[in-house]
Amino acid sequence: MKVAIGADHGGYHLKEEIKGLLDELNISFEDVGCDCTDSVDYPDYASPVAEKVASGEADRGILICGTGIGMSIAANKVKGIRCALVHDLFSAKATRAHNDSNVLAMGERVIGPGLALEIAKVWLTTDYEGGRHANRVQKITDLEG
Ligand SMILES: O=C(CO)[C@H](O)[C@H](O)[C@H](O)COP(=O)(O)O
Repeated sequence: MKVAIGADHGGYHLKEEIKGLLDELNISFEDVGCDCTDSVDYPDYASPVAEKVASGEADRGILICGTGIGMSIAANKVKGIRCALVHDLFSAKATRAHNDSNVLAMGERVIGPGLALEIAKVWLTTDYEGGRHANRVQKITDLEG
């Protein structure tokens, strides 16, 4: 699996921690930035991550900002992206199993790094169940026109 990861200034520190987790899990990744806590605009980082996942260059994406909200709104504008904003373990598992989410968004200003890393690990290691969920995910795709 290859992961594309990005953050704005509000998510920079958590992005760096998640890169450590990806190394631990032997998951290759591409970091699209940002590279420090200087103020930047989150769509500039949501876009390359979402485009890499949509094109197949990356299998999954992880986006961090202060709340995760701006990143998730921006990523979900890209065709083929199912970005889930997650701040609890139940949702992390459910959105992979049920929604086949391909991008995870979190807010560094919302949860601590311990929980965020657990969420990322569960999200990265939970498989999509398909079955009754497949028709529902297809209906999401159909909304893209
Ligand atoms: O959460 C965010 C977008 O949904 C961003 O990461 C920022 O934290 C938020 O927009 C606040 O921006 P600020 O310039 O750091 O005050």
